[in-house]
Amino acid sequence: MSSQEQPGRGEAEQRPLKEPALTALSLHPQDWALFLDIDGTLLDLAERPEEIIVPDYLPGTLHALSRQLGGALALVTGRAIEFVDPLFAPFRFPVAGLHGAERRDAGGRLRRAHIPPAFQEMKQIIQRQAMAWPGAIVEDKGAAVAVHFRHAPGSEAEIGEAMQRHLEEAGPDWNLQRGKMVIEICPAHASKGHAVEAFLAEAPFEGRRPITIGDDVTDETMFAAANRLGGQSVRIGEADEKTLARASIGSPARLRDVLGTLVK
Ligand SMILES: O=P(O)(O)OC[C@H]1O[C@H](O[C@H]2O[C@H](CO)[C@@H](O)[C@H](O)[C@H]2O)[C@H](O)[C@@H](O)[C@@H]1O
Repeated sequence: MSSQEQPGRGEAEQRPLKEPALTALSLHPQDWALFLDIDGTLLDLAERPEEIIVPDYLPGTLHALSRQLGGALALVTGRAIEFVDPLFAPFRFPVAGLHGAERRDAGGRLRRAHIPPAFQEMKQIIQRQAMAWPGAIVEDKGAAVAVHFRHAPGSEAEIGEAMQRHLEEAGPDWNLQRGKMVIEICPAHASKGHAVEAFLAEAPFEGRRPITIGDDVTDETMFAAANRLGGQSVRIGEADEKTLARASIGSPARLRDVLGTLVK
């Protein structure tokens, strides 16, 4: 899950890497907190969830940036926290996983989501159902379960209907969350926006303005939080009138280049 890709090579090397949304952070790092989504934002999307590639330099870049920000850098992701840590080893960052349903703060305190027995049973049923959806991938994330249809596009509607039925049986504590070629059931009480607010209530994030960077519908709640709190919201990809993000950066590679230039 790592590669030898070098930062600052190619197109980005020939152009100054000035991104208005992040200029303020480089000038006054003590005023800002950085919240980063992972898939499609820090990392390029891959064909399968386990095939993502982490460029070798990236953990070090994030660690250096975190130090500049006095530790006020957190990862906010749909992944489970236990999946995230090995990606950025040897560093461990504050992280919100499962779209905010679990969170490890800057002091290392972990709040996990409860997994009721009925949810365990539901995940097993979904695993069995998926045999009827060739190419679909079921990702068991503990207190959430995702069905990826990137390689089963013809089964999208059927998967969606099955997940909707499971949601209705599971009750109001659960939510149906759509993402890029994926649909999942996760705890209803959580959102990435709430996770950002929870970090901002604690040291070393407290008193800073948030910069939230993401690429997907689940990132919209943290864009809304950043906008409300006088921060910056940045969407990776093409500008899109449906997003609440007020700025955009073209691709994960471009974002990695920009983050690299912010490290002093
Ligand atoms: O909040 P994120 O960090 O962006 O995580 C969102 C989901 O990312 C993963 O799925 C997505 O990325 C895969 C690998 O690039 C891709 O194959 C898939 O189609 C995407 O939906 C992850 O597997 C999910 O658990 C996350 O919720």
